[in-house]
Amino acid sequence: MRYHSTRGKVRGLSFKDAVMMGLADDGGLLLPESIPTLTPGDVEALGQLAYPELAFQVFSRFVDDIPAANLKNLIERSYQSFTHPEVTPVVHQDGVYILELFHGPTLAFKDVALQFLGNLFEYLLKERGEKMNILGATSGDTGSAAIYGVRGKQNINIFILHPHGRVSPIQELQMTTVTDPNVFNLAVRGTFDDGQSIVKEAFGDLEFKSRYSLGAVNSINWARVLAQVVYYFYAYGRVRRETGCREIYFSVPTGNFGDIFAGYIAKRMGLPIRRLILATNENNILSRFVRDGDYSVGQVTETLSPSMDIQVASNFERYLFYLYQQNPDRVAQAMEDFRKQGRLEFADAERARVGEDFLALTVNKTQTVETIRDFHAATGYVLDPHTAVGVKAAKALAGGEAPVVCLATAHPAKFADAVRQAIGREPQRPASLEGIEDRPKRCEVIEAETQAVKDYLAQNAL
Ligand SMILES: Cc1ncc(COP(=O)(O)O)c(C=O)c1O
Ligand SMILES: N[C@@H](CCOP(=O)(O)O)C(=O)O
Repeated sequence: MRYHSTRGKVRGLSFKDAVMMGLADDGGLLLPESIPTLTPGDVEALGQLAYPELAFQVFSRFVDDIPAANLKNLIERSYQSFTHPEVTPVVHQDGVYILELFHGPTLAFKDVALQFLGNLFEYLLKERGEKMNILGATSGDTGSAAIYGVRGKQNINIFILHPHGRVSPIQELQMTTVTDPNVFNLAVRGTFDDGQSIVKEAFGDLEFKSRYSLGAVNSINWARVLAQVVYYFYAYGRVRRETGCREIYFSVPTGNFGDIFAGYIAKRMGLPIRRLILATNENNILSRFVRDGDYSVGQVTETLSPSMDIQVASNFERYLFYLYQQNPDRVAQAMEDFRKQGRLEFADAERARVGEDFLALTVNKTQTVETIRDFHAATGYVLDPHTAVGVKAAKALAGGEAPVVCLATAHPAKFADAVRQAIGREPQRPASLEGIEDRPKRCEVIEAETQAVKDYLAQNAL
C-alpha cells in the first residue's frame, strides 16, 4: 500500500514513511492511494473477532511494510493498557447502542489510536536509529492521550499546545501532572484552532521540520485515523450478533472530523453504514455544511463539550479529496480559497453526495444538559457531554430501520461540571483520577505565535 497527499505533490510513500512524515510536505494530508474493499463475507468474519485480532486484520490491509509478527505485537501491547477486557465494549441503553471508547489510560477515545501510535513511533525510531520531537495541539483529550502514549519513552520528546483556560480542570491535570522529563505542556493564549494552525505552520517549515525531526500525533497522522477505523467494524459485529441487522447508523460527536472520517473510511471499505450522523455543539461549521452546504468559518464558542470547540476541522480536507472525485488540484485550490475567504461553496451534485453519507445536527448547551439528565433518569447511565451531543443527534435523526451506535468518546468524570449541572452530582471517578489534584504539575503559558512555539521547541528539543 502506498500513500499520497490530498494536494498531490507527495506520492508513493510507504506506511512507515507516511507515519513519520505526519503532515504531508506539500501541506496536505496523507491518504492511502486506494481503499481496500471487503466483501460482505469478510465484514461478517471480522465482526466475530476479538479486538486485537480485528485490529490486526484491518491494519494489515493498509500496512505492508511491518512484519506481521511485529505488527501483532505492537497491537497487543497497545490494548493491554485498557481496563476493559473487550477494549471498546458496546452496551445497549435506552434504545441506542453506546460504543464505550473511554477505557484507556486517559479515559477518552484518543487512547485507542495513541497507545498504538506511541508504541509504533518507538518501534520505528529504534529501527531507524532516529529521535523525534512530537509537536501536537489539543482541545483537551489528544494531549493527555499522546503524552501517556510516549511518556518516558527513549528518543522522543513531546510538546503539546492546549488552549489556556479552555479545557476542563481534569483534562488540564491529566496533561500537566505528567512531569516526565520528555513531556512539555504549553498553555497557549488562544483557541484550539490557533494551536492547530501553529502546528501546521511549524510542519510547513520543512527546514525546521527536518532539523528537529518533528512527529505528529494529531489526526494529521494517518495512523491515528487508521486505528480509529477498527472500532466501527467491532461495534457493527457486536450489534449484528445481537440484532441480526444488515445496516447500521453511527452517531459521532465531531470537532476535528477525524473520528467520523474513520467511519467514512470504514463505509468505503464496505461496512454497511446507512448514514454517519455528524453531531456538533454550537461550533457547527460541519453540521451547517452537511445540512445546508454552508461551510463558512465562525468564531470559536465555549461550550459544555470543550474538546469539540473547533471551527477549522483538519480532516475535512481528506473528505474533500473524495468529494472532489480525488482531484488533488481542486483540493489545493479549495484550501487556498478557504484560507483567504473563510468559506467554500458546493455544487448541488456535491451536496447530494454528502447527503448519501451523512446526516447532521447542532446540539446546544441546554440540549446537552437535558440529554445527560433524561438519559440518566431513564437508565442510570451517565453520559459525558460530548457523547450526549451524539446521543441527542442519534435520537433526532436515526430512522427505525437500522440500529444506531453512539460513539461514547470520553468518560463523564473528565467533565464533572457539565454532569453536575445535569444530574445534580458529579460522576464517579475512575481510580486513575484519584488524588490527581495533589500531584506535582509542570506547564508553561505561551503566546499564540508560531515563532514563540518554535523557539521553545528548539530550546528543549532532543
Ligand atoms: C471527547 C471528544 N469527543 C469528540 C471529539 C471530536 O472528535 P474529532 O475531533 O475526531 O471530530 C473530541 C476531539 O477530538 C473529543 O475529545
Ligand atoms: N478534540 C481533539 C482535537 C484534536 O483532534 P485530533 O483528533 O486531530 O488530535 C483533542 O482532544 O485534542
